[in-house]
Amino acid sequence: MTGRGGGRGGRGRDDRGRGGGQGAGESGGGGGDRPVGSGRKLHTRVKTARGRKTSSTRWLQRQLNDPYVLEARRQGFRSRAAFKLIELDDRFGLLRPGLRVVDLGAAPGGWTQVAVARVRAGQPPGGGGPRSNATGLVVGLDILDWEDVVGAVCLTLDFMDPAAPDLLRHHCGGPVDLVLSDMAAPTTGHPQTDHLRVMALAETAWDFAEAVLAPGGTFVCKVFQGGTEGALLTRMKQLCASVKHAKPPASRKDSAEIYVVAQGFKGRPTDA
Ligand SMILES: C[S@@+](CC[C@H](N)C(=O)[O-])C[C@H]1O[C@@H](n2cnc3c(N)ncnc32)[C@H](O)[C@@H]1O
Repeated sequence: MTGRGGGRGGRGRDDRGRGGGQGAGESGGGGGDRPVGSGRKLHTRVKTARGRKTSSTRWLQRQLNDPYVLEARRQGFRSRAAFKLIELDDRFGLLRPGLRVVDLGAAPGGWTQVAVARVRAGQPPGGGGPRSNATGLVVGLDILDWEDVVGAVCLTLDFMDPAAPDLLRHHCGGPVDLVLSDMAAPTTGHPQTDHLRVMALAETAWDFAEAVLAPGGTFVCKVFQGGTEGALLTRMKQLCASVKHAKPPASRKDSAEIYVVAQGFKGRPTDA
């Protein structure tokens, strides 16, 4: 396990604004002035190369023609996934300056970039009213080694490790307002197995959220089509004012992923 990153102090670079600004291109759009993919489309065909598998050629072709990939590069986001959080935030109002956020399954860091910019993590108090001045906190975690996002605390750790929740809580230093989980285990091609794996991650993420969320807090988690099920959904509905499922436009239509958004956390019954 490694714990790195800028934490609340940040590290020099000004990431203010809605975008990421840490990769190629400029930040500042956070979704841009126009919907992604509304511009002129030029289709790029990839010639099959010797030694390249058909599946790799298909993947490359899809990447080269995906407006979200192009826009992520233009705005300096590390992943097209950044737009899923932007779209969820624009619909559900998840992020604002001063909030404390945990981002599970954060690599390569697109969601972390969006969260840092929108909660103003690691930034000194700026101009504007007291709310827009506030400095937030973002703690991101992934099992993979990933490059620091300036302004965030970036951890490399298996979330399923029994030590992970306590370590995260230590870095948060208190209750958090928003727990995000975009965690996904590598797919096996066997739908039932993939579903079970993603649901195991979702259940563990929810257990963590129950323990750390402040009253009024929000939990956002990737699940698979069919949604959050059975006991987990019942528990969320008991403990949150509103539980909805959403598939943001940036989520590929052929992907089974959707997101559960549970808002208005009421606290655990024993807390009352
Ligand atoms: C779809 S990606 C996340 C993309 C990210 N939200 C972004 O915007 O760049 C899913 C991530 O979940 C991570 N993951 C899967 N299982 C995990 C675990 N047990 N602990 C921590 N991270 C995990 C994977 O390593 C992967 O980076």
